[in-house]
Amino acid sequence: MAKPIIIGNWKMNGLSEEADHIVSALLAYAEKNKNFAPTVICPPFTQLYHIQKHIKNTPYALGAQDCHVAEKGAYTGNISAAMLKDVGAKYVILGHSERRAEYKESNELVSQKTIAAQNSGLLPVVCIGETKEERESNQYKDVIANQIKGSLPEQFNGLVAYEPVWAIGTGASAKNEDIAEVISFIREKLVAQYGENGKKTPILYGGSVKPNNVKDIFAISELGGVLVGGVSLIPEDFLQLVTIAQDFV
Ligand SMILES: O=C(CO)COP(=O)(O)O
Repeated sequence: MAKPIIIGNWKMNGLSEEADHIVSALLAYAEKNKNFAPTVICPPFTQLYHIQKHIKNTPYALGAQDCHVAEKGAYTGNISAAMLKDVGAKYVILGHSERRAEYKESNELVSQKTIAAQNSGLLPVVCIGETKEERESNQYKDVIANQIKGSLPEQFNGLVAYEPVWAIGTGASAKNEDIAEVISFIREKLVAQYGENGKKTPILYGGSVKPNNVKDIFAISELGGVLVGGVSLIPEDFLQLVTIAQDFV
């Protein structure tokens, strides 16, 4: 396996001053450490262009947090995958549980966005994961199976992020055995859906990942990396994750 990938999802955070502070710390790290684990930052749309100018030709890659299904047109307030590609993004997070909840994004819509992202040359990071109620009523495998079937298009070239909703932003990540169980379940489903290609899709975990739990999380079999929220805004902590990822191959 390759080194785990670390993707920082800033969510709706990062005014200019904060963004500059984080990016300066990342750049200082990259000056001292060459060839570290793949690291992606996904700031809000408003910072993409500015940040790309700073991280160009560094080991960091840029990602966005959503895109529209259409390439362009009369969609006031929206951003297309082509626009993200145009400002230098390589990745786009799609179907995050916060969007699924707030905007009622369906699996079908997430699948269409995934196709749009792929058509524009972006790597989609498709988020799936069950709610607390779905876990407690033991429905989580059905929910995850449905999300995989419905949110991933017929041809899929991207990453899958397992983010149990109940572990996001709570400070308490899921237990390692629970993560491990779901990661191998997702792998089974991907292989059933895509054959050989399904073996290659990186599967990430997200939900209260921190410097003090990431080592155990990286050790989970088949885990391709982590999707990090809160800690991605604290450069010292985020960079600790990057350093710890170095030890894994
Ligand atoms: O939602 C997440 C990343 O997309 C996880 O957020 P936290 O790391 O803050 O729990």
